[in-house]
Amino acid sequence: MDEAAAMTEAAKRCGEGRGPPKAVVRWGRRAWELLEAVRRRAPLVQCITNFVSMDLVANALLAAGASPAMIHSLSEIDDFTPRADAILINVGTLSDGWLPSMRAAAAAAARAGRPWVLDPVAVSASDFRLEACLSLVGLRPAVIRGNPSEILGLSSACRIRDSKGVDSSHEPMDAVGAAKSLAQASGAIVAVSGAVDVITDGRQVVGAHNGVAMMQRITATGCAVTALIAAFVAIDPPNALEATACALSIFGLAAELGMAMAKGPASLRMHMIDSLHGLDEHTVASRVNISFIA
Ligand SMILES: Nc1ncnc2c1ncn2[C@@H]1O[C@H](COP(=O)(O)OP(=O)(O)O)[C@@H](O)[C@H]1O
Ligand SMILES: Cc1ncsc1CCOP(=O)(O)O
Ligand SMILES: [Mg+2]
Repeated sequence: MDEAAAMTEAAKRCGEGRGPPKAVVRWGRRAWELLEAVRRRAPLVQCITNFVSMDLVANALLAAGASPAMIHSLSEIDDFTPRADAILINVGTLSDGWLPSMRAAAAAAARAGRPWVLDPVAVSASDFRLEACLSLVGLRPAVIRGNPSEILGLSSACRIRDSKGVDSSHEPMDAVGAAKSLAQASGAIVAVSGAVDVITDGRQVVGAHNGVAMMQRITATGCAVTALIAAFVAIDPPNALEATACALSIFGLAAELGMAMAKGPASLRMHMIDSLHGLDEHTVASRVNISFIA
């Protein structure tokens, strides 16, 4: 659905009185405004993230124009976290030693009025991981982004049996209800990634339609897009729903452009970073594909 159709759809829904009026968002223009601001302001994003993802997370943030810092020591949280513009907490390679830092960073972010985002990687893998993620949700992330199985597990606060490690065994539309409940309970914007990313504040539901399936064959693409969400939310914290949807679409658009040059997942990883770095206003404004779903 192109932008004009999306706006017509949103306006029609308002006219039909289906729920409270939804903002009519010019998504392509909004996405460009946010990306341009990230390039101009270079938000400092503290990344407490897993070992697997550190390279792609840092390089995706740099390609978008943000400034990553992989600082996770408990001894540095009080000095550093208040200086960050946003904080990423990703539990991919969680261990006893890292959890105090994560909790301290989330609390320091709240005290400093900085947005922080949570990536609950493989939340159903263990009771330890589930309990850690639930305690982090209690520290009020601005955004939670996970794959459908992760959001289903976190929202239900129980380990879903058919979860498969870090990969999802469900589709985004399986997790829309769970995402809305989690958003209502936590106060966070919740994003469920997949073929169509679903983003909700617990009331409105937005779909981000950009991306290519091969992104799932590259490890840490989910981690990287959660970091990009942090950078975009740092630009406009009060409008975290829009910032989250735009970050997801921009990342997916970079992969669409990269796919045209790639021969497989390794070269897609390279080309999507280059494409993210080179995005221009016309491409973003014309190809970002976001719409209200409900
Ligand atoms: N089938 C798909 N088509 C297009 N984009 C996809 C698809 N699956 C995942 N993505 C994109 O790949 C990235 C990683 O998503 P996902 O694999 O769901 O997360 P995770 O890596 O945390 O499991 C996201 O930006 C998402 O939008
Ligand atoms: C494979 C793996 N194991 C622990 S973290 C990680 C990377 C997960 O990255 P993503 O959630 O983006 O696929
Ligand atoms: Mg993930």
